[in-house]
Amino acid sequence: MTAGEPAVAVVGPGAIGTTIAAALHEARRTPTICGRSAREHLELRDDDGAAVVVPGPVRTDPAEIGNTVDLVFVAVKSTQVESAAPWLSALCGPETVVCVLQNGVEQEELFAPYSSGGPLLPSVVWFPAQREPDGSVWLRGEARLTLPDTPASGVVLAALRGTRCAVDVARDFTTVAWRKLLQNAVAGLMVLTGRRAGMFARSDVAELALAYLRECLEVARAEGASLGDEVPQAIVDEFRGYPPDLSTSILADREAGRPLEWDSRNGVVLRRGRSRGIPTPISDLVVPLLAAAGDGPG
Ligand SMILES: NC(=O)C1=CN([C@@H]2O[C@H](COP(=O)(O)OP(=O)(O)OC[C@H]3O[C@@H](n4cnc5c(N)ncnc54)[C@H](OP(=O)(O)O)[C@@H]3O)[C@@H](O)[C@H]2O)C=CC1
Ligand SMILES: CC(C)(CO)C(=O)C(=O)O
Repeated sequence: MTAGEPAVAVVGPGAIGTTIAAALHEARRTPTICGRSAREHLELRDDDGAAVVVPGPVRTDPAEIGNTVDLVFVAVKSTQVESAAPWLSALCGPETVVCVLQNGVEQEELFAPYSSGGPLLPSVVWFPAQREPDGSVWLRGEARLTLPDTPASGVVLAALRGTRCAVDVARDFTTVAWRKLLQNAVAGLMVLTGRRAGMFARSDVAELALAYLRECLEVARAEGASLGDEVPQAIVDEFRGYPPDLSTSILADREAGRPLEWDSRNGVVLRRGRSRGIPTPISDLVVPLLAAAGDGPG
């Protein structure tokens, strides 16, 4: 970090956290890295094979954090928020901006119990990144975030200015967040098959995906998202256009036997649909199967 630059920390140095830490490091704004597994450094690779090594070490004990910071990026899974809370207590003062790099539309509710009083910024994370067996992260697209149009977003814009991670702000963040949620919800079908994006080339899967997305769209609109009738087909087309081996973070968790973000990515549609009296027959089938795949028993 250069003098005068804001002090930044990244909590959760996995696929997304490593990408953001690397973007900051390339701009000489190396963050404090806080994780669960001790490591000497992080490594990001992009499609060109170029590697960025972010010096660590990854800190694993919140009690060793001496100072609060100006900005914390939190990139743990929605299932890991409670366990990551001690990092927030250690890193956040009353003015620290916490930017949540997670999928879902409920970041604010999820993090509210752990607030130190500073602004909490949800985000939409657009890029795919995957953890590789050697511990490096493969960034498989252009890094880009969308934030709500609030004063606190300026802190994130400044921290990531001139880096490989583009940031835009949306006046209608609700719409953007639900658009992304629809993409994530349908990606949940990949967990049920154990297959990657190539599976959407099947016409029966594309039809199911379309029907599921139309259901999600109705709930999204009831929640205030201004999304047009064309969105479900556009999302199916996006999945059909991806490299067939492109995965999704929830499938990576399934393959690794880790807990799944089924509630924040799929359960939310069922819950919100029920509370508004909207029938969700596909969610009624998909959500219990994802929940059982993630949480068992059995
Ligand atoms: N990967 C992707 O392409 C995308 C992911 N997202 C979303 O971004 C969020 C992060 O996903 P992703 O980066 O893939 O997840 P990862 O599993 O790759 O990363 C999570 C990181 O958090 C660490 N962690 C777990 N618990 C704690 C804790 N208590 N304290 C500190 N660190 C902890 C994990 O440690 P350990 O190394 O020990 O597991 C891991 O390094 C999710 O909400 C996901 O849905 C959004 C868009 C794309
Ligand atoms: C890859 C992407 C962007 C779409 O599913 C994602 O959000 C994830 O993997 O969680």
